Amino acid sequence: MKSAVVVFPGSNRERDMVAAIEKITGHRPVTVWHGDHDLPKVDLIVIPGGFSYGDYLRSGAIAAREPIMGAIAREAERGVAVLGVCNGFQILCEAGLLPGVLMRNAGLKFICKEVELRVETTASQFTRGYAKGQVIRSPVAHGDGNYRTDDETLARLKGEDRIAFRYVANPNGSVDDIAGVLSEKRNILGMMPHPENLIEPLNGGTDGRPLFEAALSAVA
Ligand SMILES: NC(=O)CC[C@H](N)C(=O)O
Repeated sequence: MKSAVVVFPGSNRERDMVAAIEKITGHRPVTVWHGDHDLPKVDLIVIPGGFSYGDYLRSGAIAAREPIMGAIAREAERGVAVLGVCNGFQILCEAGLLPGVLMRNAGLKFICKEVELRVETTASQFTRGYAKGQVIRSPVAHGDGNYRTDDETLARLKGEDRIAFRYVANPNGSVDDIAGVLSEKRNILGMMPHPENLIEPLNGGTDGRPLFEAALSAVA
């Protein structure tokens, strides 16, 4: 099982992601720089959290136009799993690999706390380690986590069972309490909460672990 963590100028959660994946699999992911045009052959590509390009223009907007995104789109098209967490979710939306946008939190404040998420579908390689309807804990840390779509897109996401997680108590104003969504082919997951920060008891819990175990064992 090989994985890659993509780093942009301003990413700041890449070490947490690398450490989480290494702890869970025993294998250290490769880190890939945003200016690269190609990716090594991997089974999972992760875009971690952070403040790529200082969140200028819109969070993720500049990173979404970087050379590495072309390689990620090609690999995703081939069916390789792609996980975007927080700024990674923002980048995937800005790149058009996931529908919708992440706007400023409804309360206009940066939110850094632990929230509860409901697992809405187990039909993906990221969520199949949970039970449908299971409530898990996860930290969030974002200023632009307010997920929005038009009505038609929202209806499609619901109709195609592509809402991966909903907030139990919506912290940021996201439409329909959405915390994470899947792509049409279900191999791309974008989510605002940080499962990589809850993978061992020392973190205060392990609710994030099944996501990585499932995603990483899918092709092991
Ligand atoms: N932790 C993060 O990835 C932060 C995401 C983003 N730049 C925001 O504040 O909205």
